[in-house]
Amino acid sequence: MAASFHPEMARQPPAERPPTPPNGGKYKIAVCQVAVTSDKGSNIAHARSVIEAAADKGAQLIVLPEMWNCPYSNNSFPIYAEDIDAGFEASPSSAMLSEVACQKKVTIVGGSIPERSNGHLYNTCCVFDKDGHLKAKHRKVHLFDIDIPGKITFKESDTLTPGDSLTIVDTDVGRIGVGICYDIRFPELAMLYAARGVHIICYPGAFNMTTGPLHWELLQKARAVDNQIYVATCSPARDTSAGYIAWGHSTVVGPFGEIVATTEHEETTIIADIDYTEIDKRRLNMPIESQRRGDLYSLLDVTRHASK
Ligand SMILES: O=C(O)CCC(=O)C(=O)O
Repeated sequence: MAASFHPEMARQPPAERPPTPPNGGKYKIAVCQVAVTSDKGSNIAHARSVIEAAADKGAQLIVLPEMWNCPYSNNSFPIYAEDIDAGFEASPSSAMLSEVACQKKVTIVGGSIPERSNGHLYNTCCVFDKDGHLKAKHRKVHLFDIDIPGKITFKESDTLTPGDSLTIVDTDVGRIGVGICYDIRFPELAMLYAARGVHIICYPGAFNMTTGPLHWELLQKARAVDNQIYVATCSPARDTSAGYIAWGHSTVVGPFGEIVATTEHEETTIIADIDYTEIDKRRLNMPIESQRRGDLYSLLDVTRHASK
């Protein structure tokens, strides 16, 4: 779903209310902090077994990390890229996710993989419903181009093209908004998702050893508490021999900014209960949405200043 941000969207109820989620809005989410190697075939097989195990433990919504089928590097992206639109034969990673979603009857926010499309590469997250249908594809909108001298320099735009649309998808486990890693730094995206009735934003991500300790949890809590929604992040497990060392610490945050579940940096799957009635409760307790002073400020002003 392509959408542009306008402050009115943040102040008004969403044009279309999310369908009432089944099962009273109560689900089990699994965040799979998998170890990633340079062997794509084994990454796919491993992710499959981790998803199966999570489903067997009752998870209904399963989230994978950013770039779970390949090392996180500009050299790897073109080599590991798959043409998702060309069908599952051309995309073994998507084929596996579709199959296992259908086999286990779970919704999968499939982390991200490098996608090749029309001569471009994207950092792309596929969402599958419990019948294995590809419901949405989110191409990372904000590319990770940073330079902190002596600490970390990365320029995704050397190989990747940014996506140009936002992703909101209605599933059996509620209305999900998708962002990938650096996308979490842009509050407007989360605010727009919340204004459109999203229950949970899933951010597959791979923060690093410089920004991870300071910003990872802070940003998740900020997105959750500002918007009174659930936020789930999923990182690869840390591999200290990798060129890019992921911070780990995959987490689920609730609509009051509370940590519902989290972990350290090793490979693990966290399984947590989420309950969307908490969203209504928090909004009733603290009705910030209706208390916003749109007469004094708007995000449109912010973006206008930024582009000067
Ligand atoms: O924002 C950060 O500090 C890390 C972002 C990142 O690693 C990514 O977008 O892949």
